[in-house]
Amino acid sequence: MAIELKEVSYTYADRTLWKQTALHDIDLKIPAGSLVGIAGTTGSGKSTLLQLFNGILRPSSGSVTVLDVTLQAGAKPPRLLPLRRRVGLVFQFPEHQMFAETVEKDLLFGPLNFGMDREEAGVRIRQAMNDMGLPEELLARSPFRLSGGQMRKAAIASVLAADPEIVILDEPTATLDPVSRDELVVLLVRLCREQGKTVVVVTHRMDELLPYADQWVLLGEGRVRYQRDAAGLAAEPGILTGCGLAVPQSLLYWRAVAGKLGLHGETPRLTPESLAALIAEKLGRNAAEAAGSGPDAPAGTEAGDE
Ligand SMILES: Nc1ncnc2c1ncn2[C@@H]1O[C@H](COP(=O)(O)OP(=O)(O)OP(=O)(O)O)[C@@H](O)[C@H]1O
Repeated sequence: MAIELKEVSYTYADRTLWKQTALHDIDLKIPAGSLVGIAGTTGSGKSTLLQLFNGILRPSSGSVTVLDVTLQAGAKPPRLLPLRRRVGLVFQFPEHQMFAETVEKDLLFGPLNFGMDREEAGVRIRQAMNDMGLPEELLARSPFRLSGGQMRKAAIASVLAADPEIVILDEPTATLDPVSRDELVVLLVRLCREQGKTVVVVTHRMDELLPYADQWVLLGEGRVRYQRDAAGLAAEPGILTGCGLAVPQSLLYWRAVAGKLGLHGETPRLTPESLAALIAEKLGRNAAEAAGSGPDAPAGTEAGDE
């Protein structure tokens, strides 16, 4: 497992006696090399959960194991720097992440801090800028003079530059234009499928990731309410509405087509192309069957026999 939580609760406490338990009794396993989406209504605990995954927060009770490091409530914490190198977290608000005078210094900070030499770090930050579709000229600019979308892309690039094994992103497509959103999803799928990284994404836009995510973790009021793949969500869309979430359009289309064609047990086709291909295939087959030459046609009937 890349990430495993056992009976984890997390309570925020400040100097007044005010306390807020954001997560309750979480049991969760995220397999290495998987692409996992996390969804839930506002305040359900998504960002808190992500911060437990790289040790920014430590559990108030229970244990969090990430790769080979365990954070146990009440126990002496292990050294976290090696874990931070292996687990990259892109924050919900990029302005909380960027801090240096220039984009270049910001992007170099992680790789150099984690022990990469300057030359390799220079190559990696340029590769990460390129992966995020950002021109190199922006390296000289202050991160706070970038547009909202550019700043978010730079924040993602700064995490990718350190080449983490686990990439965690909190609402990464917010403030991106539609083309950049699609490009980012393609990049995340590539990181997972081609480079074997574990990718965990909190998103309000389930449709973007639905065709690619291996699992969805649905949070409600600080608890894991359900963990399902797309087929599980297609079979029981009511669990989404029960968690206060809209049923993604692609699932609605799939259910409508599957209902008409009697395909409820099949793997959902969640991209327009795969759904169109399936409809074309079924229509072709049905047309052939109607003409009497389909695979189930009774013996002796030929196309055109009436
Ligand atoms: N620093 C903090 N101090 C106290 N309470 C906090 C703090 N951060 C979050 N909370 C509380 O913890 C709960 C979960 O918050 P969290 O930000 O994890 O939810 P979320 O699902 O990410 O929400 P959103 O979708 O709005 O980002 C909320 O009730 C929130 O008010």
